[in-house]
Amino acid sequence: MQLSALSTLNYRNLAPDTLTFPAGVTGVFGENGAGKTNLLEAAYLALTGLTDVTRLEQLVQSGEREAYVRADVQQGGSLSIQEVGLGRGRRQLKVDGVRVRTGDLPRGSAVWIRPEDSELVFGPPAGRRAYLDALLSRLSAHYAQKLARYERTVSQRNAALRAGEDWAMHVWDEALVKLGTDIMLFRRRALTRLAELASEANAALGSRKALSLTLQESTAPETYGADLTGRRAEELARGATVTGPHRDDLVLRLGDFPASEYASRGEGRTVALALRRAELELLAERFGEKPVLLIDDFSAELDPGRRSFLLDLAASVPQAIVTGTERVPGSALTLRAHSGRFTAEGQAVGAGTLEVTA
Ligand SMILES: Nc1ncnc2c1ncn2[C@@H]1O[C@H](COP(=O)(O)OP(=O)(O)OP(=O)(O)O)[C@@H](O)[C@H]1O
Repeated sequence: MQLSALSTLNYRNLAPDTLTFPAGVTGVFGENGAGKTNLLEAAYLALTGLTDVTRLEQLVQSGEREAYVRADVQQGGSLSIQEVGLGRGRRQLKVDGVRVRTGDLPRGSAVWIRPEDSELVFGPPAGRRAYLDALLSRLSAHYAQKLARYERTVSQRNAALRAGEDWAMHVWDEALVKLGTDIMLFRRRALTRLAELASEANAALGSRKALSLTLQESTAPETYGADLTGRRAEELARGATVTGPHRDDLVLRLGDFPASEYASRGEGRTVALALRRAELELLAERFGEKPVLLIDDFSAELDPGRRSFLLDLAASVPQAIVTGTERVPGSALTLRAHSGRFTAEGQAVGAGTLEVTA
Protein backbone atom coordinates (compact mmCIF):
# COMPACT_ATOMS: atom_id res chain seq x y z
CA MET A 1 0.00 0.00 0.00
CA GLN A 2 1.42 3.35 -0.98
CA LEU A 3 0.15 6.90 -0.97
CA SER A 4 1.60 8.33 -4.16
CA ALA A 5 -0.06 11.74 -3.88
CA LEU A 6 -2.22 13.70 -1.47
CA SER A 7 -4.32 16.69 -2.52
CA THR A 8 -6.08 19.04 -0.12
CA LEU A 9 -8.40 21.98 -0.57
CA ASN A 10 -9.68 24.14 2.32
CA TYR A 11 -8.45 21.53 4.81
CA ARG A 12 -7.71 23.20 8.19
CA ASN A 13 -4.69 25.50 7.72
CA LEU A 14 -3.26 23.62 4.70
CA ALA A 15 -2.69 25.61 1.52
CA PRO A 16 -4.42 23.97 -1.51
CA ASP A 17 -1.84 21.69 -3.05
CA THR A 18 -0.94 18.24 -4.31
CA LEU A 19 2.04 16.62 -2.62
CA THR A 20 3.72 13.55 -4.06
CA PHE A 21 5.30 10.95 -1.77
CA PRO A 22 8.00 8.41 -2.61
CA ALA A 23 8.34 4.91 -1.14
CA GLY A 24 10.30 4.83 2.12
CA VAL A 25 10.28 7.52 4.77
CA THR A 26 9.16 11.09 4.12
CA GLY A 27 10.25 13.35 6.97
CA VAL A 28 8.22 16.52 7.58
CA PHE A 29 9.69 19.07 9.94
CA GLY A 30 8.76 22.56 11.00
CA GLU A 31 7.81 24.84 13.85
CA ASN A 32 4.80 24.34 16.12
CA GLY A 33 1.53 25.13 14.38
CA ALA A 34 3.01 24.78 10.87
CA GLY A 35 0.43 22.17 9.80
CA LYS A 36 2.34 18.89 10.24
CA THR A 37 -0.41 17.15 12.22
CA ASN A 38 -3.03 18.50 9.82
CA LEU A 39 -1.15 16.93 6.92
CA LEU A 40 -1.11 13.49 8.61
CA GLU A 41 -4.75 13.85 9.63
CA ALA A 42 -5.69 14.64 6.00
CA ALA A 43 -3.65 11.66 4.77
CA TYR A 44 -5.31 9.32 7.30
CA LEU A 45 -8.77 10.59 6.34
CA ALA A 46 -8.14 10.22 2.61
CA LEU A 47 -6.66 6.72 3.05
CA THR A 48 -9.21 5.29 5.50
CA GLY A 49 -12.24 7.64 5.42
CA LEU A 50 -11.86 7.84 9.21
CA THR A 51 -11.56 10.80 11.54
CA ASP A 52 -12.06 11.13 15.27
CA VAL A 53 -13.15 14.78 15.31
CA THR A 54 -16.65 15.15 16.70
CA ARG A 55 -17.73 17.96 14.35
CA LEU A 56 -16.64 17.56 10.74
CA GLU A 57 -16.73 21.33 10.21
CA GLN A 58 -13.62 21.56 12.43
CA LEU A 59 -11.72 20.08 9.48
CA VAL A 60 -12.91 22.81 7.10
CA GLN A 61 -10.72 25.90 6.87
CA SER A 62 -12.23 28.72 8.89
CA GLY A 63 -14.20 31.02 6.58
CA GLU A 64 -14.90 28.19 4.08
CA ARG A 65 -17.93 25.90 3.81
CA GLU A 66 -16.45 22.76 2.32
CA ALA A 67 -13.16 20.92 2.24
CA TYR A 68 -11.75 18.16 0.08
CA VAL A 69 -8.95 15.62 0.35
CA ARG A 70 -7.82 13.11 -2.22
CA ALA A 71 -5.39 10.20 -2.02
CA ASP A 72 -3.83 8.56 -5.05
CA VAL A 73 -3.29 5.04 -3.73
CA GLN A 74 -1.03 2.43 -5.23
CA GLN A 75 -2.03 -1.09 -4.27
CA GLY A 76 -0.95 -4.39 -5.81
CA GLY A 77 0.22 -2.68 -9.01
CA SER A 78 -2.96 -0.65 -9.62
CA LEU A 79 -3.74 2.97 -8.86
CA SER A 80 -7.01 4.13 -7.32
CA ILE A 81 -8.27 7.57 -6.44
CA GLN A 82 -9.95 8.02 -3.06
CA GLU A 83 -11.76 11.29 -2.44
CA VAL A 84 -13.39 12.73 0.66
CA GLY A 85 -15.64 15.78 0.51
CA LEU A 86 -16.47 17.48 3.82
CA GLY A 87 -19.21 19.91 4.73
CA ARG A 88 -21.28 20.74 7.79
CA GLY A 89 -21.88 17.33 9.42
CA ARG A 90 -21.45 15.64 6.05
CA ARG A 91 -18.77 13.38 4.62
CA GLN A 92 -18.91 12.10 1.05
CA LEU A 93 -16.53 9.38 -0.09
CA LYS A 94 -15.66 8.29 -3.61
CA VAL A 95 -13.35 5.63 -4.99
CA ASP A 96 -12.47 6.09 -8.66
CA GLY A 97 -15.39 8.49 -9.02
CA VAL A 98 -18.01 6.15 -7.49
CA ARG A 99 -19.79 7.04 -4.20
CA VAL A 100 -18.95 4.57 -1.40
CA ARG A 101 -19.43 4.19 2.36
CA THR A 102 -16.53 4.37 4.85
CA GLY A 103 -16.39 0.58 5.22
CA ASP A 104 -15.80 0.28 1.47
CA LEU A 105 -12.39 1.98 1.58
CA PRO A 106 -9.44 -0.42 2.02
CA ARG A 107 -9.59 -1.10 5.75
CA GLY A 108 -5.92 -1.87 6.33
CA SER A 109 -4.55 1.17 4.54
CA ALA A 110 -3.02 3.30 7.32
CA VAL A 111 -1.95 3.41 10.95
CA TRP A 112 -1.50 6.75 12.70
CA ILE A 113 0.80 7.04 15.72
CA ARG A 114 0.61 10.28 17.69
CA PRO A 115 1.55 11.68 21.10
CA GLU A 116 -2.13 11.82 22.15
CA ASP A 117 -2.10 7.99 22.04
CA SER A 118 -0.93 8.16 25.68
CA GLU A 119 -4.58 8.92 26.47
CA LEU A 120 -5.25 5.27 25.57
CA VAL A 121 -3.29 4.39 28.68
CA PHE A 122 -4.11 7.21 31.09
CA GLY A 123 -7.59 8.18 29.90
CA PRO A 124 -10.97 6.62 30.73
CA PRO A 125 -12.07 3.14 29.51
CA ALA A 126 -14.06 4.70 26.63
CA GLY A 127 -10.79 5.53 24.82
CA ARG A 128 -9.47 1.97 25.10
CA ARG A 129 -12.84 0.58 23.99
CA ALA A 130 -12.78 2.94 21.02
CA TYR A 131 -9.25 1.72 20.11
CA LEU A 132 -10.37 -1.91 20.28
CA ASP A 133 -13.64 -1.34 18.43
CA ALA A 134 -11.97 0.74 15.69
CA LEU A 135 -9.34 -1.95 15.15
CA LEU A 136 -11.80 -4.84 15.22
CA SER A 137 -14.13 -2.96 12.86
CA ARG A 138 -11.24 -2.65 10.42
CA LEU A 139 -10.40 -6.34 10.76
CA SER A 140 -13.99 -7.44 10.21
CA ALA A 141 -16.82 -5.66 8.39
CA HIS A 142 -19.12 -8.12 10.17
CA TYR A 143 -17.94 -6.84 13.58
CA ALA A 144 -18.45 -3.23 12.43
CA GLN A 145 -22.06 -4.01 11.45
CA LYS A 146 -22.83 -5.86 14.69
CA LEU A 147 -21.32 -3.06 16.75
CA ALA A 148 -23.32 -0.38 14.94
CA ARG A 149 -26.54 -2.37 15.49
CA TYR A 150 -25.65 -3.02 19.13
CA GLU A 151 -25.03 0.70 19.76
CA ARG A 152 -28.30 1.63 18.07
CA THR A 153 -30.13 -0.94 20.19
CA VAL A 154 -28.57 0.41 23.41
CA SER A 155 -29.72 3.95 22.64
CA GLN A 156 -33.25 2.80 21.68
CA ARG A 157 -33.40 0.67 24.83
CA ASN A 158 -32.23 3.67 26.90
CA ALA A 159 -35.06 5.74 25.44
CA ALA A 160 -37.52 2.98 26.41
CA LEU A 161 -36.03 2.87 29.94
CA ARG A 162 -36.38 6.65 30.30
CA ALA A 163 -40.01 6.36 29.16
CA GLY A 164 -40.53 3.68 31.87
CA GLU A 165 -41.56 1.07 29.30
CA ASP A 166 -40.90 -1.91 31.58
CA TRP A 167 -43.33 -4.03 29.53
CA ALA A 168 -41.18 -3.73 26.37
CA MET A 169 -37.89 -4.67 27.98
CA HIS A 170 -37.90 -8.37 27.18
CA VAL A 171 -37.91 -7.49 23.45
CA TRP A 172 -34.95 -5.11 23.81
CA ASP A 173 -33.12 -7.58 26.07
CA GLU A 174 -33.39 -10.35 23.51
CA ALA A 175 -31.90 -8.17 20.76
CA LEU A 176 -29.19 -6.85 23.06
CA VAL A 177 -28.12 -10.29 24.31
CA LYS A 178 -27.85 -11.63 20.75
CA LEU A 179 -25.75 -8.75 19.42
CA GLY A 180 -23.78 -8.28 22.65
CA THR A 181 -22.83 -11.97 22.78
CA ASP A 182 -21.44 -11.84 19.24
CA ILE A 183 -19.41 -8.76 20.16
CA MET A 184 -18.02 -10.32 23.35
CA LEU A 185 -17.01 -13.53 21.57
CA PHE A 186 -15.33 -11.65 18.72
CA ARG A 187 -13.45 -9.42 21.16
CA ARG A 188 -12.23 -12.45 23.13
CA ARG A 189 -10.93 -14.16 19.98
CA ALA A 190 -9.19 -11.06 18.60
CA LEU A 191 -7.67 -10.13 21.94
CA THR A 192 -5.55 -13.28 22.09
CA ARG A 193 -3.50 -12.26 19.04
CA LEU A 194 -3.57 -8.54 19.86
CA ALA A 195 -2.20 -9.24 23.36
CA GLU A 196 0.64 -11.39 21.94
CA LEU A 197 1.63 -8.73 19.42
CA ALA A 198 1.44 -5.87 21.95
CA SER A 199 3.51 -7.81 24.46
CA GLU A 200 6.17 -8.56 21.80
CA ALA A 201 6.24 -4.90 20.75
CA ASN A 202 6.59 -3.77 24.36
CA ALA A 203 9.58 -6.09 24.83
CA ALA A 204 11.09 -4.84 21.54
CA LEU A 205 10.75 -1.30 22.90
CA GLY A 206 13.15 -2.27 25.68
CA SER A 207 10.55 -2.19 28.44
CA ARG A 208 11.69 -4.24 31.44
CA LYS A 209 8.11 -4.74 32.60
CA ALA A 210 5.89 -7.21 30.76
CA LEU A 211 2.75 -5.80 29.13
CA SER A 212 -0.48 -7.77 29.36
CA LEU A 213 -3.88 -6.99 27.85
CA THR A 214 -7.09 -8.36 29.30
CA LEU A 215 -10.74 -7.61 28.84
CA GLN A 216 -12.61 -6.56 31.93
CA GLU A 217 -16.09 -7.54 30.85
CA SER A 218 -19.16 -6.01 32.45
CA THR A 219 -21.01 -9.29 31.84
CA ALA A 220 -20.47 -12.62 30.05
CA PRO A 221 -22.34 -14.34 27.20
CA GLU A 222 -23.67 -17.00 29.59
CA THR A 223 -25.05 -14.53 32.14
CA TYR A 224 -25.95 -11.48 30.03
CA GLY A 225 -29.73 -12.08 29.96
CA ALA A 226 -29.90 -12.75 33.71
CA ASP A 227 -27.69 -9.72 34.48
CA LEU A 228 -30.04 -7.46 32.54
CA THR A 229 -33.08 -8.80 34.38
CA GLY A 230 -31.29 -8.57 37.73
CA ARG A 231 -30.50 -4.88 37.25
CA ARG A 232 -33.85 -3.89 35.74
CA ALA A 233 -34.92 -1.68 38.66
CA GLU A 234 -31.59 0.17 38.68
CA GLU A 235 -31.75 0.64 34.90
CA LEU A 236 -35.29 2.04 35.02
CA ALA A 237 -34.21 4.43 37.79
CA ARG A 238 -31.14 5.60 35.83
CA GLY A 239 -32.71 5.51 32.36
CA ALA A 240 -29.60 3.75 31.03
CA THR A 241 -28.36 0.28 30.08
CA VAL A 242 -25.73 -0.42 32.72
CA THR A 243 -24.42 -3.79 31.61
CA GLY A 244 -23.00 -5.06 28.32
CA PRO A 245 -19.95 -4.76 26.08
CA HIS A 246 -20.38 -0.97 25.89
CA ARG A 247 -19.20 -0.97 29.52
CA ASP A 248 -16.14 -3.24 29.06
CA ASP A 249 -12.57 -2.04 29.64
CA LEU A 250 -9.36 -3.14 27.96
CA VAL A 251 -7.08 -3.43 30.97
CA LEU A 252 -3.39 -2.76 30.30
CA ARG A 253 -1.01 -4.06 32.95
CA LEU A 254 2.69 -3.29 33.14
CA GLY A 255 4.30 -5.89 35.35
CA ASP A 256 1.93 -6.40 38.27
CA PHE A 257 0.11 -3.07 38.07
CA PRO A 258 -2.51 -1.38 35.90
CA ALA A 259 -0.64 0.98 33.56
CA SER A 260 -3.38 3.63 33.84
CA GLU A 261 -2.56 4.18 37.54
CA TYR A 262 1.13 3.34 37.88
CA ALA A 263 2.95 3.99 34.59
CA SER A 264 5.22 7.03 34.16
CA ARG A 265 4.45 9.36 31.22
CA GLY A 266 7.24 7.77 29.15
CA GLU A 267 6.15 4.25 30.06
CA GLY A 268 2.59 5.18 29.09
CA ARG A 269 3.74 6.44 25.70
CA THR A 270 5.70 3.18 25.29
CA VAL A 271 2.60 1.09 26.00
CA ALA A 272 0.63 3.20 23.52
CA LEU A 273 3.37 2.64 20.93
CA ALA A 274 3.19 -1.10 21.56
CA LEU A 275 -0.58 -0.98 20.94
CA ARG A 276 -0.08 0.87 17.66
CA ARG A 277 2.61 -1.52 16.45
CA ALA A 278 0.31 -4.41 17.31
CA GLU A 279 -2.42 -2.67 15.25
CA LEU A 280 -0.01 -2.36 12.32
CA GLU A 281 0.98 -6.03 12.53
CA LEU A 282 -2.63 -7.26 12.87
CA LEU A 283 -3.76 -5.24 9.84
CA ALA A 284 -0.78 -6.51 7.84
CA GLU A 285 -1.60 -10.12 8.83
CA ARG A 286 -5.26 -9.66 7.94
CA PHE A 287 -4.82 -7.87 4.60
CA GLY A 288 -1.45 -9.27 3.52
CA GLU A 289 0.07 -5.83 3.03
CA LYS A 290 1.68 -3.32 5.41
CA PRO A 291 -0.34 -0.14 5.93
CA VAL A 292 1.07 3.33 5.28
CA LEU A 293 2.53 4.42 8.62
CA LEU A 294 1.89 7.99 9.78
CA ILE A 295 3.94 9.09 12.78
CA ASP A 296 3.27 12.47 14.36
CA ASP A 297 6.01 14.14 16.39
CA PHE A 298 8.46 11.22 16.53
CA SER A 299 10.45 12.65 19.42
CA ALA A 300 7.63 13.68 21.80
CA GLU A 301 8.17 12.31 25.32
CA LEU A 302 10.53 9.58 24.08
CA ASP A 303 14.08 8.74 25.08
CA PRO A 304 16.68 8.07 22.33
CA GLY A 305 16.10 4.28 22.42
CA ARG A 306 12.37 4.61 21.86
CA ARG A 307 12.85 7.25 19.15
CA SER A 308 15.08 4.79 17.30
CA PHE A 309 12.38 2.14 17.69
CA LEU A 310 9.90 4.48 15.99
CA LEU A 311 12.34 5.37 13.22
CA ASP A 312 13.20 1.68 12.70
CA LEU A 313 9.48 0.91 12.54
CA ALA A 314 9.07 3.64 9.90
CA ALA A 315 11.97 2.18 7.92
CA SER A 316 10.47 -1.35 8.14
CA VAL A 317 7.27 -0.55 6.21
CA PRO A 318 7.02 0.22 2.48
CA GLN A 319 6.01 3.80 3.20
CA ALA A 320 5.94 6.13 6.20
CA ILE A 321 5.39 9.84 6.74
CA VAL A 322 7.04 11.06 9.93
CA THR A 323 6.76 14.55 11.42
CA GLY A 324 8.85 16.37 14.00
CA THR A 325 10.01 19.82 15.02
CA GLU A 326 13.49 18.72 13.96
CA ARG A 327 14.69 16.92 10.79
CA VAL A 328 13.74 13.26 10.67
CA PRO A 329 16.86 11.07 10.28
CA GLY A 330 16.93 8.53 7.43
CA SER A 331 14.27 10.19 5.24
CA ALA A 332 14.10 9.52 1.50
CA LEU A 333 12.40 12.92 1.14
CA THR A 334 12.41 15.84 3.56
CA LEU A 335 9.62 18.42 3.53
CA ARG A 336 9.84 21.67 5.46
CA ALA A 337 6.46 22.75 6.83
CA HIS A 338 5.66 26.43 7.17
CA SER A 339 2.22 28.07 7.52
CA GLY A 340 0.35 25.16 5.95
CA ARG A 341 2.77 24.81 3.02
CA PHE A 342 5.34 22.11 2.39
CA THR A 343 8.57 22.59 0.52
CA ALA A 344 11.03 19.84 -0.34
CA GLU A 345 14.56 20.59 0.72
CA GLY A 346 15.91 22.43 -2.27
CA GLN A 347 12.70 22.50 -4.37
CA ALA A 348 8.97 23.19 -4.29
CA VAL A 349 7.09 19.88 -4.28
CA GLY A 350 3.55 21.08 -4.86
CA ALA A 351 2.23 19.97 -8.24
CA GLY A 352 0.70 23.43 -8.59
CA THR A 353 -2.95 23.99 -9.33
CA LEU A 354 -5.29 21.50 -7.73
CA GLU A 355 -7.91 19.98 -9.97
CA VAL A 356 -11.06 19.16 -8.04
CA THR A 357 -13.04 16.21 -9.34
CA ALA A 358 -15.38 15.56 -6.38
N1 LIG B 1 -10.35 24.58 10.63
C1 LIG B 1 -9.19 25.26 10.68
N2 LIG B 1 -9.02 26.36 9.90
C2 LIG B 1 -7.86 27.05 9.91
N3 LIG B 1 -6.80 26.73 10.69
C3 LIG B 1 -6.92 25.66 11.49
C4 LIG B 1 -8.12 24.87 11.53
N4 LIG B 1 -7.94 23.88 12.42
C5 LIG B 1 -6.71 24.04 12.93
N5 LIG B 1 -6.08 25.09 12.38
C6 LIG B 1 -4.73 25.59 12.64
O1 LIG B 1 -3.76 24.76 12.06
C7 LIG B 1 -2.52 25.07 12.65
C8 LIG B 1 -1.57 23.92 12.51
O2 LIG B 1 -1.90 22.89 13.39
P1 LIG B 1 -1.07 21.51 13.44
O3 LIG B 1 -1.59 20.79 14.62
O4 LIG B 1 -1.10 20.82 12.15
O5 LIG B 1 0.41 22.04 13.71
P2 LIG B 1 1.75 21.20 13.89
O6 LIG B 1 2.68 21.61 12.83
O7 LIG B 1 1.46 19.76 14.01
O8 LIG B 1 2.25 21.78 15.28
P3 LIG B 1 2.95 21.09 16.55
O9 LIG B 1 4.41 20.96 16.21
O10 LIG B 1 2.70 22.11 17.61
O11 LIG B 1 2.27 19.78 16.81
C9 LIG B 1 -2.84 25.54 14.06
O12 LIG B 1 -2.33 26.86 14.21
C10 LIG B 1 -4.34 25.55 14.11
O13 LIG B 1 -4.87 26.69 14.76
